[in-house]
Amino acid sequence: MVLLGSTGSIGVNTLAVAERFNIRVEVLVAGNNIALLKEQIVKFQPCFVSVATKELAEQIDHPRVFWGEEGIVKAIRNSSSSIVVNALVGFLGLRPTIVAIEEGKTVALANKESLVAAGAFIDPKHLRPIDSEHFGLWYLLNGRIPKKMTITASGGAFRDWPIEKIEHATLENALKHPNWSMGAKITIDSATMTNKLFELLEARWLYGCENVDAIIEPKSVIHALVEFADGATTAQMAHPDMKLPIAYALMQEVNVPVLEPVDLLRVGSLEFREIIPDRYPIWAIKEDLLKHPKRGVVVNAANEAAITKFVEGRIAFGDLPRLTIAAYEHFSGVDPQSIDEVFEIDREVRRWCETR
Ligand SMILES: NC(=O)C1=CN([C@@H]2O[C@H](COP(=O)(O)OP(=O)(O)OC[C@H]3O[C@@H](n4cnc5c(N)ncnc54)[C@H](OP(=O)(O)O)[C@@H]3O)[C@@H](O)[C@H]2O)C=CC1
Ligand SMILES: CC(=O)[C@@H](O)[C@H](O)COP(=O)(O)O
Ligand SMILES: [Mn+2]
Repeated sequence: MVLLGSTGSIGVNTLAVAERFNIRVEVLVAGNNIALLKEQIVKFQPCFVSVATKELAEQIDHPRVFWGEEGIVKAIRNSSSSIVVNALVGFLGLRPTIVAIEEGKTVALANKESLVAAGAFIDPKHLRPIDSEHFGLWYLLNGRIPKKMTITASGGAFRDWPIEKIEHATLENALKHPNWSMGAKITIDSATMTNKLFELLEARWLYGCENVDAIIEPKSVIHALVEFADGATTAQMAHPDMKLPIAYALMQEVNVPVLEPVDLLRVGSLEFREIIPDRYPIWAIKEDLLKHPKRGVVVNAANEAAITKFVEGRIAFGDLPRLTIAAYEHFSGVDPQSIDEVFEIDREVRRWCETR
């Protein structure tokens, strides 16, 4: 396989699955974590490597090291593997998804921003979902037509905070996810509930079903539910661990234990809560966004720009949804007709957010 984002949370889990099932790793792509990448190179002996910059590439002792966005593209084009695991974070992951599909490869997709920004231009038949809820939906659907799909949210770092305190929550507060250990960006998206908004779009593009919604299940034991026309609802349950979705994305069929089964007596009770805009202001645009899913490119770009400002201490936590919603309203006429237009709109929205 080709692994993009090998040093991140999904990347490290993917390598654990590769090691357990003896899957060959042909390409390792990382950003700045050179120390970890060096260890991975020694262990997995990839044919090609790529890192964020030329300076970092010079620190790697390997005969075929590329760098930058072009380096990622070169590594994919040079590879002979049929599967590309895209575990890059953010809009950076979109071009590799497109290139991998152009090269006839299957994309095991963790990088949800690819679908949020450009789902209209990506044929899902080339994709296998790694995102836990979408893996759960796939597991439940099994080729059947759903009446309604529901995904669950943990509620994020501030689900039990007094609402008035959330406005000035710190980065450190936002990074305390209640159930999952993940990269910083998705953990912040979970705290604002933007992650779930993204996942509704992701579900819509992957499965073509417009009847999608989300509810809070604070234990993250149920990941997805599917309601069928006959009135039955099925639920996918598993401990919160990405190795199961990754193993399926890599192998399609898994008949050996990957996780401990869920012991319902130990789970004890399950609780469900509604996602309310008072606590999660981004939820106010959910209905409109689902009616206009191609505007995901605006929400994604504005959200990334806002997160950068928040991480750099230039805006408060409460400004994250405020800036994203302001951009969504400002760019309400957006309707990209091609993937090139998606890239142009992304740039324009980021420029606009920078002036705010
Ligand atoms: N973590 C999870 O459990 C889940 C994640 N996802 C999605 O999967 C994707 C990855 O998430 P996660 O693993 O948590 O994120 P991380 O931040 O942990 O990892 C991101 C990876 O991308 C690499 N990267 C960042 N910038 C560059 C660059 N310029 N060039 C090359 N590589 C780069 C990082 O390299 P380095 O660290 O070396 O700088 C790292 O390997 C996201 O889209 C997320 O939404 C979806 C569901 C669950
Ligand atoms: C593991 C995974 O798939 C994440 O997307 C997770 O769902 C994030 O947690 P939240 O449910 O808090 O958004
Ligand atoms: Mn998810």
